[in-house]
Amino acid sequence: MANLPAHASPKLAPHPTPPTTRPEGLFADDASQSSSTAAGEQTPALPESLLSPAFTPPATPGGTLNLDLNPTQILHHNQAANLEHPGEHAKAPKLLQQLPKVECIVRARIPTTNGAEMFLHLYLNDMDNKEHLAIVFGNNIRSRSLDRVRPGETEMDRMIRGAYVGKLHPGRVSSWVDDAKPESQSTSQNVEPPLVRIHSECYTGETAWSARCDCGEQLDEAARLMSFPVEDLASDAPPEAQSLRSQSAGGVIIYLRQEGRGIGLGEKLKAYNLQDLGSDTVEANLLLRHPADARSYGLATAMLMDLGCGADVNPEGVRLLTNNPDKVRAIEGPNREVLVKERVPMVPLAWRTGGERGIKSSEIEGYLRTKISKMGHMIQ
Ligand SMILES: Nc1nc2c(ncn2[C@@H]2O[C@H](COP(=O)(O)OP(=O)(O)OP(=O)(O)O)[C@@H](O)[C@H]2O)c(=O)[nH]1
Repeated sequence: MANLPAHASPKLAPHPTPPTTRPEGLFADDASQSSSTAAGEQTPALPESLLSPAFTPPATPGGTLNLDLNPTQILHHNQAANLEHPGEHAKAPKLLQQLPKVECIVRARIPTTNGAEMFLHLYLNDMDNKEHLAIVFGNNIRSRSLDRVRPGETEMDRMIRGAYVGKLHPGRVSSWVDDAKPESQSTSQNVEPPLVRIHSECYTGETAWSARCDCGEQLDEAARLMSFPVEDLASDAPPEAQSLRSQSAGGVIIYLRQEGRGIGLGEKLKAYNLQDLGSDTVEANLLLRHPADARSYGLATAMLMDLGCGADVNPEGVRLLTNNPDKVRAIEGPNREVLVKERVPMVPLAWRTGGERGIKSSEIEGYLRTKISKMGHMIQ
């Protein structure tokens, strides 16, 4: 016990680090983007180019509708405005001219309920105060910012923040050498380009069992495709999964905290009420004076680069699991920092199984119909 570092002492309380606080020194080299607050704290200023439409929701607590007009009039009004100013409510995500800075501050192994293991990576960035995540399957994908040596840190510090190779076990002392299993690192020869999914947060679909959308199903399916080699796939696995080789390079789900296509949960719930009043998903957003899609993907591009999936070290590119054509271009970044070699479609389970499995609801049919007819999704 005498050799343990001070922070291993049970007498010491854990560091009081609120989850969204950036560690001291993070992005410190970016003095040009910082501004001082009255309290003297350094707060990175947001360059104009990084502002996504998600930063400008209407600040009208209690309702955003113009109550002088009824919803149908507002919809017509918005549609007319759209024609006058094309692009104002465009569904296409805003392409950032400059990528945000990201840093992975902690990673941990998560054994999952289906038997596969993944590594959850938590990121901070200089664009918002949210904890965006990367869910990494396989041993070949590592975060460069996590692995970087921090001044003054001990081996225990490194292992606690997840910057180790191999596996942790009681008594391990080196973050660099897994003495229990020296050759545990898998080779990366003959591997397919990694599967990537850029997933936007959906509390209702992923946690609250909502059958209005297929977000929960898509998250599960992405994890399943990245977890197992093709030999272990179920007999009803979709054709696209059959092309995955057992030498899979693993995969990454970038989990972005842009709930409700970037408008936030509260506004999405209002949109649900408008949908029950007869609007489709796009119309409901417009009625609430939001863009049809308020997301941006610069953070995802930056996180993929940090994970070694960028064109600088991975000229083979990635295979992107999506039906959304706008995402492909957006993920590639302003200067094609990430190459999308292939788009892998995500066909709803109900369509693949003739309705035997998957989501059954009248709402999901309208949701998918609107995605195809108004948002250009290619569900095939
Ligand atoms: N505003 C709004 N957002 C929704 C609604 N239903 C789901 N979402 C959000 O939509 C996001 C998922 O995006 P989708 O448009 O379903 O799919 P996508 O990410 O564009 O495309 P895929 O990669 O093919 O899944 C999540 O953030 C959900 O919270 C809705 O009715 N209104």
